[in-house]
Amino acid sequence: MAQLNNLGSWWWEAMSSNKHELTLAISTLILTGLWYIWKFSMSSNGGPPLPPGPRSLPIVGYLPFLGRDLHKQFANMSHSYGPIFKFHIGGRLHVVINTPDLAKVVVREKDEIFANRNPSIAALAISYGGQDIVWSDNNSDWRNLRKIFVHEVLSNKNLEASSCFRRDEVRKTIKNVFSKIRTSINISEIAFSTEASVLTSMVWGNTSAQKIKGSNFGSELQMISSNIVELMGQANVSDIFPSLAWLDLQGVERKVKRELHQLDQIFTRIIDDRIESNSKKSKEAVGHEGKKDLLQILLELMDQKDAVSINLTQLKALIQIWLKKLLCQNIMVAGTETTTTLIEWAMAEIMQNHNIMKRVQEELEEIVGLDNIVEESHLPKLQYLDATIKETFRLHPVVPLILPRSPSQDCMVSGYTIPKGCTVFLNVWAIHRDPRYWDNPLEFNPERFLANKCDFIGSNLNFFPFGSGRRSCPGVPLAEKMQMFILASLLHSFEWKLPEGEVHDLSEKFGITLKKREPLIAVPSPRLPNESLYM
Ligand code: HEM
Repeated sequence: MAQLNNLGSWWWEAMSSNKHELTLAISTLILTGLWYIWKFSMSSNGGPPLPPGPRSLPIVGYLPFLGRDLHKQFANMSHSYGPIFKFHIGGRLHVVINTPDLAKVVVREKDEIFANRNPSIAALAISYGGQDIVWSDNNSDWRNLRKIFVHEVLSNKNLEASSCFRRDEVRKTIKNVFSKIRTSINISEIAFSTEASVLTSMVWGNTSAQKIKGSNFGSELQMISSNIVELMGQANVSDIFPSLAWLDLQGVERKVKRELHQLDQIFTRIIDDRIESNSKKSKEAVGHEGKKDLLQILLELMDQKDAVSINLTQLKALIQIWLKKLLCQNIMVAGTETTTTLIEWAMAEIMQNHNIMKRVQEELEEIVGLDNIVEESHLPKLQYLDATIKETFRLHPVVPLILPRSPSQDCMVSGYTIPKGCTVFLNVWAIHRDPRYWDNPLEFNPERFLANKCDFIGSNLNFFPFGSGRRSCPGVPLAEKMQMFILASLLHSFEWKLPEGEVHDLSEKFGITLKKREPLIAVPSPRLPNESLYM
């Protein structure tokens, strides 16, 4: 998906801005095109066919026909070509799957085969050559990283022990909103800074997090994160015609590396500081409080393995590599952009539907009370809010085409050949709006999730906003807590209105994440009778 966004105009823009390289680029393209034509004519002899799909032009394939909103276009194409179809871009084969039954084949029955990603050039650049959890192939490094992430960083014990970080940050946000009462507030900005502060504390511990926050960290990180996500969603000629990648015609790779360098500088500063400020001290703190930040977890793992045989410089280098691999996208970028996007959509839908707002607030009054503040212990009892969040995920899946999967060998789906190395998209946006699986699918109706207890791990493939199978999102337990906690606190403490003269707008902006096209700006007024509850 990353390489397919906004395809309509990019090609000519890229060419006209780089005239010197145009001749070279076109000759390389023609040769590549001829090679692919030859390759496909050889491979189409015998064996089950490829899935159906539209006719393509020579060399560029289906590229000139792809529009801006690929999730919608793919849903429409499935009406003509069926639940599984293919198209070519340049010489590359893409397959799109649009029904739960076929998604099940990919993420359950053939999960092991479909566990590679096929990262774009931008994704490769941000993940140190595809070495992080998100973009790595299904190999032993990926398994190790994912194991640390799931069993250590996001273990029940660690999540439980870090609840104080979440409470502190959510309280600070409520206080901050209270200080701006009756003024216009950008919902995405407050959600982002809360989420980023929680993740920072979980990763670096409270002490380092305090230092970083003092240095404008939140806004710096939000800027870098959204630049990265934007660049990853941008169409890149280098992805479509790999033989042109060395020219980096649009400069996408260069720009991603620039962002990565900035992230690197921030992380290097903090990691150096933490390692040198005596790891022993934090070990004692761990003993007292039972909570570990990511650095502590890694230091202990190193201790158990090979720390005996390495010196401080080597230890530092090792930890830097691990931290950066884990951090760059996997915690800070993957964790912040996604949760923030969901919170913004949920607030927009709730504000547009007065009855839903009323029911959410009645539930909060009953479970929390107006003379109290929301605590994490209240969250499991907020069933209507939970249903509202699920309904938001259904209509506005944050990652509309999941992340691309790629088979590690030729295989069959629904009687069609899916060749090794092609890119497979699961159109969760289309499945979540398909009238065959959902009554009145375009209506925002949380009630449907009160009756139908869908979970977030994709047990039922009519609803899988976090993916499913071995590459599914490992951040679910943290995302669930954070999105509930932030939304419950904002809706319990304040009434929300649009600024005077503004109208509700739910238009989408397609990319690797499906954002609101226009940011949600809202005006809060206090709901709680006792002002001290805001302090
Ligand atoms: C609203 C919140 C979130 C949504 C909608 C979301 C969605 C997704 C999706 C769709 C995938 C791909 C799944 C697949 O291929 O089957 C994914 C992967 C991933 N997510 Fe999330 N995510 C969210 C929050 C988080 C958080 C909070 C973290 C970390 C703290 C996180 C870390 C990751 C990582 C590391 C992967 C890659 C997993 C792998 O490839 O093995 N996500 N996420």
